[in-house]
Amino acid sequence: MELTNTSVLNALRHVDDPDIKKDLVTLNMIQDIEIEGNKLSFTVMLTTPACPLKEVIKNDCLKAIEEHIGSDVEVDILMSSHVTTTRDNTPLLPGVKNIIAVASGKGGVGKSTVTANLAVALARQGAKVGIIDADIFGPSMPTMFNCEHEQPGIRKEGEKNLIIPIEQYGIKLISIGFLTPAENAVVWRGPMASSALKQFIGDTEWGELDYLFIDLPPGTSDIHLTLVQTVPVTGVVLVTTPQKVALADAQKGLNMFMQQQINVPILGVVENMAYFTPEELPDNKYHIFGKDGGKKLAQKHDVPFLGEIPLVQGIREGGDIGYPAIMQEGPTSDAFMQVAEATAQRVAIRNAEKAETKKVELKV
Ligand SMILES: Nc1ncnc2c1ncn2[C@@H]1O[C@H](COP(=O)(O)OP(=O)(O)OP(=O)(O)O)[C@@H](O)[C@H]1O
Repeated sequence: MELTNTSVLNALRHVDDPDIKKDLVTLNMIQDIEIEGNKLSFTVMLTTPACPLKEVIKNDCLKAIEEHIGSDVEVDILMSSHVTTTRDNTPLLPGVKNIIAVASGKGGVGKSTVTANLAVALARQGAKVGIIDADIFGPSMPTMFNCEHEQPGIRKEGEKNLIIPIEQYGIKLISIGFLTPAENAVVWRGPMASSALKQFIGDTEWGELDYLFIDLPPGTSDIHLTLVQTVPVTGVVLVTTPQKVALADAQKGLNMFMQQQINVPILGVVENMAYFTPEELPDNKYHIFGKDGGKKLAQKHDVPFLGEIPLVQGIREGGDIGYPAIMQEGPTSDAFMQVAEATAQRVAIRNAEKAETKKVELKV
């Protein structure tokens, strides 16, 4: 078959995006086709830089060109990405493509640890990422990002004072912990906490972001309601540990977001502290909190399971010194990277399949 733009597109119509289950040409993912003699180059525009199926898609493209055009074509494929969004013309957070709430039922299950590591993982893959630490009961992001003593700047824009987020490890970050010493955080209950969250959303200079994570307080609270009433949330990541008492609370968290009046898509469940593993013996796994609790919870509610993170001393140490574990190579960072990729993949699928989430209008 002759090598032309049309024959290339026809060949690539045989390659499906394995998640969205439509072909790459229909999805407008093939760009910049260039042909010179028997040399062909083109770009595949993925829906996230953290696409776990990058290699599968690339190989499928190579196979399709060989099968439908010929084996003598020299093919050079550039894998690039453009993160998708369903958000459109919203006055709040106009440059933010996806808002991901991270929730848990119980406290202390590692919600902030997972948020910090997922955010850094996606930034390392090339995404633009921010975090709002809305955990008023225990704002831990300043510690986890080693910026406890930093103060966000303020920029005047007309009548408005805009907060400038702190930047650390490529992440834009704002926390209730920057506004009040951690030991006073408990006074930020109720309306004050809600108005602080609104300020973080409405009066902060976020610029362009692919993913903005919101680290919520544990359980279900006014802050959760404020969030879903203020902006359309793309989806929720629910973090749980595998034991029965944590799962019972996690279920309440899921129910809150899934109930009809709120109806925020669940991107999936992360099982943290899934098993203990000594760093020097990574093949030894001890299921001290039980096995597969998070996976079973996801199955029961028919929501995706995003993966498991082991209980490892280095994760706690990384949190305490403000150097997220994902930044050190090894099985722990691989586990976080897999969960980050699964989350980004779920965002892309959600954006392909569902319309923008509706902001919640609750009548009281
Ligand atoms: N997989 C893990 N392995 C080892 N330690 C962990 C792991 N996940 C979290 N931790 C540690 O457990 C503690 C609690 O974690 P974290 O603050 O992330 O929980 P949380 O659910 O956000 O808590 P909160 O209820 O305050 O919101 C921290 O010291 C953290 O470093």
